[in-house]
Amino acid sequence: MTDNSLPATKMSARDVHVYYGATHAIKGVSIDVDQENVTAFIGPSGCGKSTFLRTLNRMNDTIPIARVEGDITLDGENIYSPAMDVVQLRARVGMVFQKPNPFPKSIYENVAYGPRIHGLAPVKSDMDRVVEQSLRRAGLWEEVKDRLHDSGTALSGGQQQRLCIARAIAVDPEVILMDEPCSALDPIATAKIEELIHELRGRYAIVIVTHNMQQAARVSQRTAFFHLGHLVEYGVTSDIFTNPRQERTKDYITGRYG
Ligand SMILES: Nc1ncnc2c1ncn2[C@@H]1O[C@H](COP(=O)(O)OP(=O)(O)OP(=O)(O)O)[C@@H](O)[C@H]1O
Repeated sequence: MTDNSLPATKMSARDVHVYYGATHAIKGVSIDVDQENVTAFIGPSGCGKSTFLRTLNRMNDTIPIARVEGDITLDGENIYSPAMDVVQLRARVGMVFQKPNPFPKSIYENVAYGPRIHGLAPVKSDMDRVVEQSLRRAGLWEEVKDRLHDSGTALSGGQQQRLCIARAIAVDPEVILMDEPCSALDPIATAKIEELIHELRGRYAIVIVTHNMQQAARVSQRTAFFHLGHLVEYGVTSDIFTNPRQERTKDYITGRYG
């Protein structure tokens, strides 16, 4: 895929609004998320990046006062349709959170949990293969292969985050949403996650929320700049950082506010 050809759209949002009670947190956002590219959401604190990210796999459903309006599709299918199975949706559109949150179970069980509840690997040998493949894809296998039955919570923060990525990968998702996945990690663990994002690009559509503009520039090919609930500008990452069209984007990336 070259940057000149039109990339395939994996998810589309049209005129999305999100309310928390009377707070209007997302105001008419429309965006296409590509299959082939990593998309970064940037913007100052409270601008709605995480809120919008959560609309993409209906995580806002878990917040009682949250209300979502507008259309969001996955491969053309409306994810807010009553016919959509939300458990299935969250397997197809996986999520990795700010703070690594492994289950208090073994490394093996952390990865096996999702495939087991989705009935993806009924035979033990199949499950062993899924666990190994997921840990390999998450760049963790070599570090944990001899201690698969140790607790996931005993790993370092960076390893825990890669375990959470392996857990998301294990159910064979199509999209992976990452909400500031490196904010609790040191620079070396952060570099490993960024490297991993490069390796996973193409296999999964990836959307990452980040506070760190250098990180957005390093890992993404598309960047969306949010401000006060609006999507101000969306485009090729290098253009957003070197030649933004909107004054508000320019002010943000040059550090005038944030
Ligand atoms: N669970 C919630 N209940 C009520 N209001 C919320 C909730 N979550 C977010 N908000 C509000 O919605 C707006 C957008 O918040 P959101 O966390 O999406 O922004 P953000 O850009 O991700 O911020 P940050 O970078 O600080 O994480 C803010 O005004 C916030 O206070």
